[in-house]
Amino acid sequence: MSGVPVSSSSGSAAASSAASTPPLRLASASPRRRELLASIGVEVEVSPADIDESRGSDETPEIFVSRLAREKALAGHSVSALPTLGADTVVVCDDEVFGKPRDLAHACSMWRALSGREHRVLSAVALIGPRGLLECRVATRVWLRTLSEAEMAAYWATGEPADKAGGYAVQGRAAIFVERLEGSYSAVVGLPLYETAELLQAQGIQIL
Ligand SMILES: Cc1cn([C@H]2C[C@H](O)[C@@H](COP(=O)(O)OP(=O)(O)OP(=O)(O)O)O2)c(=O)[nH]c1=O
Repeated sequence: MSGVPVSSSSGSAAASSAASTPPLRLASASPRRRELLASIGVEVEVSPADIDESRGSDETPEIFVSRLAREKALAGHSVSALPTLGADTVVVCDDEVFGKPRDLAHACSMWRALSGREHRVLSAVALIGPRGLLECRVATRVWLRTLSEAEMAAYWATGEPADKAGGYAVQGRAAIFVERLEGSYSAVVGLPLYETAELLQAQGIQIL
């Protein structure tokens, strides 16, 4: 796992939070990210950022996931003075990047690739606040057991895979497929809480 904060001096961000307003804008439609932040006591104003999530031909998975997190934060921040957090999560297997499955066939092709072996989940966070843009990225190793074709069809039918990177949710029914995980569980669910807390505190947002 790595979670190296990177600061840049955009200097364009100014923020303050009155006691009655949330301390943070979450530029994300992901209910998981909101719930994860709530679990550490961070209240958010949700404002999904609509950005193009396609990958450039020369982008490594790491550069790609960090760029998306940054673009989401920048899109959300442009309409708010609140500190704004964007995040992105992708599944990476043999340098192939898996986002959300389009349909059953797409999901099955991902699961066949991931089945019975190790892959990585990359989660990037970008936080714009009084101290400019702060970023981190976390890589977590995940081992999925071999899935049968019948299990794939049954899992798809639950509806759970459709909005998850790699087509699985470690926090849901796919827990029965995850043999082990090395790194950050919360990062796999969509937001690395330890590293995010460090970014929030670096922006002067008190958590405890
Ligand atoms: C691997 C994995 C991913 N996921 C989720 C986390 C993310 O919500 C989603 C990856 O898609 P993202 O594009 O990172 O996020 P999103 O579309 O849900 O929300 P937004 O872009 O508005 O911020 O997959 C799980 O919930 N559990 C898992 O085990």
